[in-house]
Amino acid sequence: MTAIHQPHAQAVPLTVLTGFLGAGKTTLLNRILSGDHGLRVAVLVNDFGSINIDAELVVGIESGGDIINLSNGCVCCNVRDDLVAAVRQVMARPEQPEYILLEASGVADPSGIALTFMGEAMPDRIRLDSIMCVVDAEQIFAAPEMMELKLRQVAFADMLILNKVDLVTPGEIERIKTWLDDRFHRYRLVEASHGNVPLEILLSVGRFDPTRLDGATPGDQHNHSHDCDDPECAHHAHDHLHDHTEAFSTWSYETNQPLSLEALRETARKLPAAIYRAKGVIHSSDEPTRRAVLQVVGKRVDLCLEDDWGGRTPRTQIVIIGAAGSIDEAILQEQFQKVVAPN
Ligand SMILES: Nc1nc2c(ncn2[C@@H]2O[C@H](COP(=O)(O)OP(=O)(O)OP(=O)(O)O)[C@@H](O)[C@H]2O)c(=O)[nH]1
Repeated sequence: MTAIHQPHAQAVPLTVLTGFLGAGKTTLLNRILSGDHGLRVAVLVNDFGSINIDAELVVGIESGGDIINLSNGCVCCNVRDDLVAAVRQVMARPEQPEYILLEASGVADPSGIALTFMGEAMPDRIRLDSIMCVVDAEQIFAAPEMMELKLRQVAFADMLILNKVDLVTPGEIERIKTWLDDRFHRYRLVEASHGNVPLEILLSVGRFDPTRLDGATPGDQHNHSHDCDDPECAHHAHDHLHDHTEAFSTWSYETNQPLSLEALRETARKLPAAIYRAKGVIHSSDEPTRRAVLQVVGKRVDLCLEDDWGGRTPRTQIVIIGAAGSIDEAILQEQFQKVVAPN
């Protein structure tokens, strides 16, 4: 049985949103934040890439809430300390949050996050309420080389949100459920489109089940080698992939020069299959006063115009995440440079 760090009776609940790259975590987060919950919410967003695009895409936080960016790594392992520091930081605020939402990176293994919240370093006024895994109904079987991670994201979740059901047929939904039934004995699942899930089944549900951490099968763990210097490794439930982020490569592109949206769309369509995700805010020549947002999930490309830049200097920032070794920086740099609109 996993040792449990006992939270304070009046502890602030925290929900973790997990799920593979592009599944719809930020969309769900925005749904929650725009919902009628009346809570002062602190938001922690973790992007694996060096630029936190998610922080740009999260809707305005109402009633004195706050957003903290954790970029350039994954909160389940290599930026774990930053996660602890961020939670301490929000808890030290004079106006403490009434709820905390953590959007993990799409490459995160939730078991590492859960262990962090159960560790001594975490303030005892935090209570892990639940881990929600967003599953992309359209892409669940894509990138089979990432299936082990996707399965771990499901296995350690207290509830699954089968998102993007608008993109698949009822038959495909049944196939996914049958596939899950074959692999998991018990799981809760709710179907959703654009993260449209009732708040009451997401917040303050008290579903976090630490016994899931004991259920990890030895087959899906990495080789826990002697040179591991992570003090957490003494923990018997610590069997998530160390440095699993090494399975991914990331690259980012930034420019102040305006881009042609059509050329960008074409370039995004032609990205190699081993690139799982691209996203960014775009300064375009088509509509220089408005932000465009680029979203690429697998082969699906979405490019739309959003709000005005406001007081900010228009600037393009794009992050790309793919399988390790799939990113040829020189080629990508050349391709994206061609997207710069002619003067
Ligand atoms: N058609 C459809 N598109 C969706 C749905 N949910 C999200 N999307 C789109 O999917 C893309 C990725 O959504 P995000 O919410 O950014 O996904 P994410 O899981 O936060 O992505 P990462 O943080 O990069 O892992 C965006 O273009 C969303 O608009 C859905 O239910 N249906």
